Amino acid sequence: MATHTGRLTGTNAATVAEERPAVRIEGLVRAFGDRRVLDGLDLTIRPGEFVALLGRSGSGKSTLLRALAGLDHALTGAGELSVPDHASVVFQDARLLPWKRVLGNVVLGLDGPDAVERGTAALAEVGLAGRERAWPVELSGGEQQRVSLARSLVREPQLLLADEPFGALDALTRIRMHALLRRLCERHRPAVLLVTHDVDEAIVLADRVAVLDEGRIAADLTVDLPPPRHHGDPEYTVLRDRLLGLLGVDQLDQIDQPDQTDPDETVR
Ligand SMILES: Nc1ncnc2c1ncn2[C@@H]1O[C@H](COP(=O)(O)OP(=O)(O)OP(=O)(O)O)[C@@H](O)[C@H]1O
Repeated sequence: MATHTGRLTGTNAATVAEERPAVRIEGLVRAFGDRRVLDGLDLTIRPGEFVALLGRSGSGKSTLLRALAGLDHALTGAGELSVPDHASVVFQDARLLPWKRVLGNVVLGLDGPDAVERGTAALAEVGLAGRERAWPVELSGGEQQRVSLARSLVREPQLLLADEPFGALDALTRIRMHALLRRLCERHRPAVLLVTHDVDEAIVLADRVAVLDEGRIAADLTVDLPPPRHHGDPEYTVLRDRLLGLLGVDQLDQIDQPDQTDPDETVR
């Protein structure tokens, strides 16, 4: 098989996007010095498919996302990378321009006479109708992240890349944001790659959960659970335990737990 060097290929024609995967990665290598963080990684995401990416800290999740977003300007390793022309990125921090009002942030760089109308509609979609003229500093963390989602979705991306977008939010806000993201994705149908540390977030949101380990996708599991997905469902628990196992959490548990076969160690 021929390999290309960090090649980015556009697939902007809608008809082509229907037939081809939205994202295709083959044999991707990214090294920092001697260390191959991505080591022959393969991954495919279909149009409209939601893939969550789990992996231990330092396994290369953000490195992969940056490569897909075109933010890795030093990407020179082997491999093939094909992404749509219209991709959008959401980070853990909303990265709003503090000197621009909320609507100004959403429509920044948008062309066309209807930009303000589209931006206003996008803000309404994320539950921020009426806050167009607020300054970013006047918004809560969750509200700022809603603006960041509106800024992405108003561009109707074929691919939405999200790097722990809810990692800095409190648990209740995160649950609300999960519901919002699901609604938005059902409506706009971008392909999604969500990097997260949160196994539950991955199961609740994704069609597939991929686990990155040793520079490759070590597991790629389809989440075939009907909504609402919740802990009470035995299949949910099975999948959760399996993912935690792949992330090495079961091994940690064994270290933390006393050895029940040793009477001296047994907790009474
Ligand atoms: N620009 C860089 N220069 C050198 N090493 C880097 C660079 N960027 C990332 N790395 C290294 O690559 C490895 C993977 O980093 P990356 O941020 O992709 O991991 P991650 O899976 O996203 O981690 P976390 O879950 O902790 O955010 C780490 O060991 C990191 O130190």
